[in-house]
Amino acid sequence: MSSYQLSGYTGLTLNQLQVLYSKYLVPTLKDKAKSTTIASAVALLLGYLAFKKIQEPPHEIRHLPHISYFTMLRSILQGEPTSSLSKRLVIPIISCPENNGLYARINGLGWTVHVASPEANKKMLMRTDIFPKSDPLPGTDGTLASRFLRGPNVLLLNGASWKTQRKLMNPAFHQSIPVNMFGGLVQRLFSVMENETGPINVTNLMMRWTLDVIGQAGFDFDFHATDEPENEWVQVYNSISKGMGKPLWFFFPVLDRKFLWLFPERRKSHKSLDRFLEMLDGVIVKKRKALKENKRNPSMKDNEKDLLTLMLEGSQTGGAALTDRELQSNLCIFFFAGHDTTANALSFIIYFFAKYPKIQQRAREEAHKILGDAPQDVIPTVEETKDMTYINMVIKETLRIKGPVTAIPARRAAEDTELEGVFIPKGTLLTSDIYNMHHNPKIWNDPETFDPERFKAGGEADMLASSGMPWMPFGGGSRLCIGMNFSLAEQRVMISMLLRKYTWRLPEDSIHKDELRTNNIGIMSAKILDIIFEKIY
Ligand code: HEM
Repeated sequence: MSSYQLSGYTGLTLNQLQVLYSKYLVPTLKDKAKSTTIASAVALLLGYLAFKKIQEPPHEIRHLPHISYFTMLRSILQGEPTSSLSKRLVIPIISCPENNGLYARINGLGWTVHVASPEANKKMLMRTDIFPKSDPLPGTDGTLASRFLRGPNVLLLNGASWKTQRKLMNPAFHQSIPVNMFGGLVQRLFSVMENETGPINVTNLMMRWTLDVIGQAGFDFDFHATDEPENEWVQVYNSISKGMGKPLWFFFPVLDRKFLWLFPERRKSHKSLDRFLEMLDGVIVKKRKALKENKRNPSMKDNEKDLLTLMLEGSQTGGAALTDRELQSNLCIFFFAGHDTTANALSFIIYFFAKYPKIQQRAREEAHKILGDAPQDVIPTVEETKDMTYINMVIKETLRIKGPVTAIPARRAAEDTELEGVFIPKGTLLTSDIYNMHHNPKIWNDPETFDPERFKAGGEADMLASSGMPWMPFGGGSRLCIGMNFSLAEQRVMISMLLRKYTWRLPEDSIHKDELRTNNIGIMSAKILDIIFEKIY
């Protein structure tokens, strides 16, 4: 607090004001009563200045419309859903005729400029030199989240080291569309669903299913989370993932480093992470050895190989290579970036199909047309997933209206610059506000309506594309999500197979009857989404 610059109000720092007050003012007051009155007045003034200082953005970005600190704080403490915050506070700002899609609000890292304009997002995401990524967890070395996320990986690096890694990984992600693996895991899911009676908690089931997918696709490891949710490795992973999501440790990182002895549960999470990292090390060493000894499976198609194998094979032919530490850190990132995101996207699609039975039926007809309507499971080929035009439109509209990533990790302006004619001083934190751009009535017609037709060829989305980046659930520019095609294929396989096997609906007493209710810290997820499934075959 004492280091706050109050130059916007007084030109003095709080420290200087305190020194003036205690050194010069108080000693001159002989009368005690007078002294108390003035002391109270000065204390009040200091309090007011400090309050104003927190309440408003720093003066460098005070020219932007903003949501005040305490309004945001109240919203966070009340657990206000993203959709409500958007309708209540953000859309009224950015839908004003004179607003250009930029506003400021407080985030985990501090005051941040939210960019909700297609043009400004395009500029920001294309100019990675001016808008590099900012460290999302400064000063948190040794904490659980930092140990898991803050290694030398493609999500967090900047500049030349990021470019080198991305170049090494692009071919692996380009090749990896393991439809047979996805399909085999959907069949595993079906056998679990067979044994369920009554509504199924889809939020939980999708989290388990995508964990199996990322384990197998990432490094050929089977968690068996779908069919054995209590098994050892699922517990290990859940202990890390749940541990990272708890806000207490984010706000008080020192507890996570120096006071672990007070928290047995937290110590367990750290031990789980030790085991998980050791397991990854072991897998990397084994894979390298197998590759050296040329122990390949000749019948395995390239698109079905796991990402670790593809990255190692790529480095054998391409010269540069990732170190073991870089591979380990990136595998962690594939879990972080690719697990909850796709799980929640799938839950949301299943919800919208349940809410709109006609859309569900039309999508099923497309699945029948492409995969046939014989009463048996059919795993689509890569080509067949590309023919799923209508299913793809539903996936895209779901990602518009409820994209799991509501805002990208923060950038920090490396120099004085501008966006949409608005001055952005060096050092400013910025983010692409995906959710609010997708819900801005100045950009999308009737944005609260779920309408896959927006994404038909030549439809609204195509018309908007020339304006910059109006639809960006996977980010954009050179840092576009590297797992986008992987995730879209994963969704198409799962959804087309599910549509052929089941019809589904919301229970009468569903908490989501009127509107999808979501949790709002981090990745957006549905609150327990129970769905009633009925078998077709
Ligand atoms: C519905 C699913 C997904 C969504 C909505 C999503 C969203 C995003 C977004 C918005 C970004 C951009 C972040 C930024 O600009 O800072 C991103 C980056 C990234 N995503 Fe995804 N993602 C999904 C699935 C996946 C999957 C399945 C993987 C991996 C298997 C993955 C791996 C990554 C990585 C490594 C990056 C960093 C890329 C870079 O900075 O070069 N994502 N994702």
